Amino acid sequence: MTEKRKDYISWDEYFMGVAELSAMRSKDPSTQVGACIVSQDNKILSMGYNGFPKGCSDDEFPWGKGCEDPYETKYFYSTHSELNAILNYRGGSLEGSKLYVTLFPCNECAKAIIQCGIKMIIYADDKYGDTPAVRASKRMLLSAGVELVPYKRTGRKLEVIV
Ligand SMILES: Nc1ccn([C@H]2C[C@H](O)[C@@H](COP(=O)(O)O)O2)c(=O)n1
Ligand SMILES: [Zn+2]
Repeated sequence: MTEKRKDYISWDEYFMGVAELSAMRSKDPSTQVGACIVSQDNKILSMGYNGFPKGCSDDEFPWGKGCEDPYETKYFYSTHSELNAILNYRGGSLEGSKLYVTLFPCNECAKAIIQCGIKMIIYADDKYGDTPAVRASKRMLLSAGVELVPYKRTGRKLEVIV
């Protein structure tokens, strides 16, 4: 009997891979973030990446971060990948779902994550973990009973030729 392939990717590699691929759509020159929301039975429900809202041109709004005037920085305009993934969802409810994200969510996204019923966050990076925004995020998420799981990279290189 012919046996099944053995080197297929795991569920975690699959969903984090989709989040990484989504991040590649971001136009942010410094940090690209991707998110993938998955049901309890491992169906992909939604995806997102950081960028400006519909109608706000990638070529006209500012991508800078160092400018003294916040009006001229990206922070006032970019929607985070996690919020985009939540807002992109066209089904009924996200209650009980899992979020795969390439960077730990901020406090604003944490509020949306809690309120839409996501119960587990699998995150690949936490480079802003010491900032008040991420500390506040963790405070809220833990208080709301959301499970926080650091993603363990397997080191497998996934190559896609498009
Ligand atoms: N969990 C996160 C954290 C950040 N983002 C977005 C917001 C910005 O577009 C960018 C961060 O830029 P930086 O301050 O590193 O230049 O990443 C996100 O979507 N999700
Ligand atoms: Zn955020």
